[in-house]
Amino acid sequence: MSEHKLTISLLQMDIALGEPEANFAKLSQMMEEAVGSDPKPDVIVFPEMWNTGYALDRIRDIADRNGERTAQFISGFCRKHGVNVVAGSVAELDDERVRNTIYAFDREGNRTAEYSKIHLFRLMDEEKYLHAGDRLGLLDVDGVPSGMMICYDIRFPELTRKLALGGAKLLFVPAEWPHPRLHHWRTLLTARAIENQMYVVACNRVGTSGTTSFFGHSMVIDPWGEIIAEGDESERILKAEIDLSVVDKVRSTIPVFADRRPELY
Ligand SMILES: O=C(O)CCC(=O)C(=O)O
Repeated sequence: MSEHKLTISLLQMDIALGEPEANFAKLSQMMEEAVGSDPKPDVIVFPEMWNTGYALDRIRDIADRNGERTAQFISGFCRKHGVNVVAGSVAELDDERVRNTIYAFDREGNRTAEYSKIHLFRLMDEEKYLHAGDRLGLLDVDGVPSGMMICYDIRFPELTRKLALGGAKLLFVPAEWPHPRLHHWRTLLTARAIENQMYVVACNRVGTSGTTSFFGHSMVIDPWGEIIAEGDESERILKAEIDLSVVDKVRSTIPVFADRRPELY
């Protein structure tokens, strides 16, 4: 059982509604701060829809066309600093459709994976403006099989289980999860970690958009369900070291995956 550790920085940022310029500038500052810290992170994670926020009524005008601006912005940074980035999610427009998409980049700046949110959140009218993804989000981070999902997706345990069965030991969850559902956020993330015996790294935004306020509380949870880092409601960078050998230890202590009875359910 080899020890494999990763240091992860979560950029728990405020997001200016419908203002990509301001958001790119803010993110750039926070990314520089993250790589300037000691120890330098192996992976940096951003929140959901950090380029635009939920400016859905004008999302087609401000979404990133084919994710090109995001790729240009992040790729050079990864190469320069030798860091992996799970670039939260951005509103991204192809020829016709806007999707809520995570792009992931490796230390050489290659775009290695992408995932578009598959469960659109009706309470925030996402289904009226966004197009749902239709593929799972699996990726490799420095040799660690990992999964990606976005915000509301954590309410669907089948999705996390599928990623775990696909090999994921680490789950990234960018989010814009608002008050008053802090209890749901903490409980669901913790349950996903315990039932799948995996690390969960969830990066939520802070600040207010219109009447909706976002509580942060970004979290890193270990495969035993212990919260090893949790943010408060302020804009900040949260940092944690994870040890992937713990996944194997927990999975061999309580062999949930071997004990499943999928033929019955
Ligand atoms: O499920 C929830 O309570 C929040 C989900 C959400 O805000 C989102 O998916 O953007």
